[in-house]
Amino acid sequence: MKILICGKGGSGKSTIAALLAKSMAKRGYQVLVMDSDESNFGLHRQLGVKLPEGFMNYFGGKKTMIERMFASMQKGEGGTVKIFDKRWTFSDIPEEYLMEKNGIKLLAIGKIHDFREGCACPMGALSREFLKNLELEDDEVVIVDTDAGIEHFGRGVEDGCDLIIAVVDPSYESLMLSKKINELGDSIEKPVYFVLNKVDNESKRVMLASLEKNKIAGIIPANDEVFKACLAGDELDLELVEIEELTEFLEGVKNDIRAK
Ligand SMILES: Nc1ncnc2c1ncn2[C@@H]1O[C@H](COP(=O)(O)OP(=O)(O)OP(=O)(O)O)[C@@H](O)[C@H]1O
Repeated sequence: MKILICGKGGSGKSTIAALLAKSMAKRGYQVLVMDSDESNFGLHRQLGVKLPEGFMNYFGGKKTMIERMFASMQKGEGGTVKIFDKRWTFSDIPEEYLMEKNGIKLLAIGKIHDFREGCACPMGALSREFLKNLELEDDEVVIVDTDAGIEHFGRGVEDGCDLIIAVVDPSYESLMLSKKINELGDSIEKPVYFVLNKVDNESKRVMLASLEKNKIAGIIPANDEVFKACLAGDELDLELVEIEELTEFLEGVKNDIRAK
């Protein structure tokens, strides 16, 4: 199953991705976390590993990809670039682009490192094509951490995923964005679920009143240990009952998808 995690900036996408990856790995899944957020440098720390070399470099780097995209536009092919010649499995991913710990592999598409190095469109194209081309065994899970907002929908990254999780924090902007994500998910026939994050009782009540109940996959409270670990840049080495409940919910969704 390929799970894409999105939401407003700072809502907790990387935190939920890391905690979910750890929970799924403990249950015996082979987990690949795909970091497609070109501007957040926290996810690898939350997983307790170093940032791997950007996968974009395997395909010649960002500059090469931009040139190929321009060439395709000039030929009237809409900027689409054929990146993969065959279907890939986990074992096709070159090891030098992975960091691994406790059954979790981290793949980073690439980061913005330098002033004026160009836009993140090639990262979006590679993320989209990689997800579409990747074939999974039943015990394999991909968790995609995306950049803030909905630009990745514009780049079609969701095309290759099985379900979308919108992380919603207690703010009006986040609630509004989650509705837009829901609409976008509907338009491409991908199931969208909400994970309410950083909530207390009062914010939970307000948020539940404005979201579709049957789409709530999990409710994660504001947690002091999570906050402190994130602030220190430490690994998120803690088990939360609410994350276990989220994992169980997603296992149910996985079984439903498989049964179809
Ligand atoms: N459940 C939680 N309890 C307490 N603090 C949290 C929780 N989830 C996230 N945070 C806090 O929110 C901050 C932002 O989280 P995170 O980096 O996961 O968000 P993000 O949506 O991935 O951010 P970005 O949009 O920059 O990629 C964390 O550094 C942490 O301080």
